[in-house]
Amino acid sequence: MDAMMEQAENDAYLSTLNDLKPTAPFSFGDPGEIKAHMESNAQLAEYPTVIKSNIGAYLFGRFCREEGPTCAPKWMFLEAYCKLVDCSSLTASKNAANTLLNDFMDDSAFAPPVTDSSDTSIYLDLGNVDTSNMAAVGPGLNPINFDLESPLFGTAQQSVSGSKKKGFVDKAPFESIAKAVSAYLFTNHFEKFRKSQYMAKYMKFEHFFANHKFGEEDFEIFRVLGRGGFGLVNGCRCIRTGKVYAMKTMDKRRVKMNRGQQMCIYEKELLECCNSKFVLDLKYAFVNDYELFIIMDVKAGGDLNFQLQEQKKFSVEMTKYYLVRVMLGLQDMHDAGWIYRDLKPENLLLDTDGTCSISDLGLACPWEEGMTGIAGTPGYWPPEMLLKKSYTKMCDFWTLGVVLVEFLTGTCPFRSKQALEYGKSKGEKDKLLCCNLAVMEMEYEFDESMGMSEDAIDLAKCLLKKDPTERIGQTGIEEIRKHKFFEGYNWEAVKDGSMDPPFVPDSEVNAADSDSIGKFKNESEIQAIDLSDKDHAKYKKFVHQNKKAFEEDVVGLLQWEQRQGRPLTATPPLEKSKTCTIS
Ligand SMILES: Nc1ncnc2c1ncn2[C@@H]1O[C@H](COP(=O)(O)OP(=O)(O)OP(=O)(O)O)[C@@H](O)[C@H]1O
Repeated sequence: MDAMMEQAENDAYLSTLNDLKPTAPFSFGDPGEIKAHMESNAQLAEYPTVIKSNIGAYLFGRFCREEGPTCAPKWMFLEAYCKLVDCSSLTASKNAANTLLNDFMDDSAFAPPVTDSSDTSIYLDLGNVDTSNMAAVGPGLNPINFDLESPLFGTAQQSVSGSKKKGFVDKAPFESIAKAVSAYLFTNHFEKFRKSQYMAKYMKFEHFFANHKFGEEDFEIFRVLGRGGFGLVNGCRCIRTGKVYAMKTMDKRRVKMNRGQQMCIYEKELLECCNSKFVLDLKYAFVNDYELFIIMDVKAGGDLNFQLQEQKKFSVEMTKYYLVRVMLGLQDMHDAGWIYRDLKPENLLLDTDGTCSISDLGLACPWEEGMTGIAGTPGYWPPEMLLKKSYTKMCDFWTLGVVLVEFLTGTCPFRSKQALEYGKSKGEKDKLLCCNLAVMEMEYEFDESMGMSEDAIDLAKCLLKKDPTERIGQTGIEEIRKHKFFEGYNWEAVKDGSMDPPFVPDSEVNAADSDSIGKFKNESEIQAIDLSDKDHAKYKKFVHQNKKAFEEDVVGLLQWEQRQGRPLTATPPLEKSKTCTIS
């Protein structure tokens, strides 16, 4: 491809990454059908369902803000409370709880109420909280306007102010207030919302998602980002929401030729069920006559192999950060009953913010007692696999050791000069067999010139134990976490995302150019392969539509439209697509 074309493709991809650019409107279908859909799924229009849905909550929130001061702060309080509930670390909880205190319950909130109402009929008990003692007070005392002397509020107030003195407040004291605030919003404002354009919009999206089968035509394709065993990975954009994703395309004939059907099915299944912040998330999956498609988050920072080549080796700080994220991802997979089997820098993808995620689950599979068979990449295979013994999740901890050494030294220990020389000294000539022999027999020697600390070397040795029953991690990542190498490390901050990644990649394409990614060599051989009905039937369940992802994208779109000053009911004038399609 000529340089100008390449540049045009890169520009189109980068500018789309940084801004939403929907290029097709939502076609919502017949209002009668939408109404019928909502009537036959009555729970969709009920308050708890509406506020649990991302789109519903967003639209109800916008409605509440428009309703003015009796309503808006209450909804904002609930939003802030939900943030507190979502926190997964102590530090994040502290910050969220203090935001609640400072923004909604400042000192004036602890003053006595001006008026006292005994009208309790307006409250509904949505959860298991008894709201019968709650009563509304006049506005102006505290932003959420509740009776500060009622026993319910009083208890919460006491524990809130008690823990405030200690410097930390958790979510428990706020829970009862939140439920009562929610009940208040339902009783006083939901009926009006139901009749508003906001509800109409919510219903349209509900109906759209339930009836739309996502396929290739929903996405525009950008430049190629990488090449996998069965096809290319491209940047793509969902035409209606403008959200950018990565599209992995796998040619069914290439898959058949390489007997990879089960691998592709497993990859989709694990992506679907793993639900880990540290593993790529599946957004959509679909098939056509010749291809399988996986739509996932785009990770535009390049893979860690690419970065390792650029930087030669990683700092201790970077190594710890990446390893911790990998371990948390592995734990989520292991907990779901799967083993990964293909840990290597190339499969760890960086996002533009510097976080990394585990990708390429093509070799992952559900673990079974007595499992054997080689899967993975030369140099990363654990000894038990090469020795044809049965293996367990401990094989992933072997590769964790390999990756630890590779990050800190820049070289994969069993693809190194040391490994090759070991193989040669045993009379082996073939490079791959030399590496395999080193994995099975050689005690890797760490010397000072490698620049690894004593703790790092010790952890590597514990992970690279040839006998998997002696390897660190028997009881899970907790055991590895306690190793001296991680002493004092803030795992919680990595978990909840409050730690700043130690390295942020350039905001460039961070992928090789299209020519280097290259084309498949045996194209004519592939074209000659026939696909039978049985072959197609294997992919009957290769379908996935991630509702949460759809809802997040729609909320992103609605926020974007609002920023552009477009009213909720308007059909946005869409940008003409400037997409480059890969031929
Ligand atoms: N979500 C993504 N965002 C950005 N780039 C990606 C993404 N997924 C994959 N890539 C790029 O595409 C390449 C191939 O993808 P992947 O490793 O998933 O394919 P594969 O067929 O499983 O490959 P392999 O043959 O190495 O097992 C990756 O090395 C990476 O460079």
